[in-house]
Amino acid sequence: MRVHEIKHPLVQHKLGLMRVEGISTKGFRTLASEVGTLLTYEATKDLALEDHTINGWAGDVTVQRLKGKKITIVPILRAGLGMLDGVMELIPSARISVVGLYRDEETLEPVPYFQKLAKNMDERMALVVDPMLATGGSMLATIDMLKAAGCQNIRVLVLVAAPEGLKKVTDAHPDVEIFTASIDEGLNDKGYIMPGLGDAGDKIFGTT
Ligand SMILES: O=P(O)(O)OC[C@H]1O[C@H](OP(=O)(O)OP(=O)(O)O)[C@H](O)[C@@H]1O
Ligand SMILES: O=c1cc[nH]c(=O)[nH]1
Ligand SMILES: [Mg+2]
Repeated sequence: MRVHEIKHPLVQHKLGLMRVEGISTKGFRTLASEVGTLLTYEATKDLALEDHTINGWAGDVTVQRLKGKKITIVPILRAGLGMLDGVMELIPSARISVVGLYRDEETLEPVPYFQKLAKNMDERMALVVDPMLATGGSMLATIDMLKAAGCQNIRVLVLVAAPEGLKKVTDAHPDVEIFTASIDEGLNDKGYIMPGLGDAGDKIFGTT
């Protein structure tokens, strides 16, 4: 299964609070981060572990640790930054790879403006974070960028996704796993997700 709609009660409750008209910037930020944490928990359930012997309080003990190079979190500017702290709560030593893209509001096409990726992308799992997956153009461009850098293990965390965008991303990249708090009804004529959250970037940055 490539698209996971997380039905956990805490996720659904918090997402419901985010949809309330007139929510404060602080309230929206806090909830975006908290849902980011919960989606991270779900998206990392099957990470590979390896045995590792440490010097414990009563002598040697074999424990487990995450296998492989450190995960890289990939926030898509700007709005992805609103989930970053929440993801880092659970993966505090992750490397951060920043991708800057905005969606041209006339054409709805993604316009790239920044890219600074971690080293050794071919050896890392990437966790891409953005609150909104609408037409899917921004996510598609980001995944293309990560794959061009050699990344082969990509998971996506979004608060809300539109079916149209999910289809576009999964058709182009069937290997990518997507975790979302909600698959909403669809896009309106301006490319906004309905019922959605409105403009997530503006709500996180207080720029309405
Ligand atoms: O699926 P798409 O149709 O590409 O739309 C989704 C993108 O739009 C929003 O960003 P926006 O372009 O508003 O930039 P911002 O985060 O700087 O506000 C959102 O955070 C996604 O990145
Ligand atoms: O509904 C949408 C679509 C794109 N970007 C947003 O912030 N919200
Ligand atoms: Mg925006």
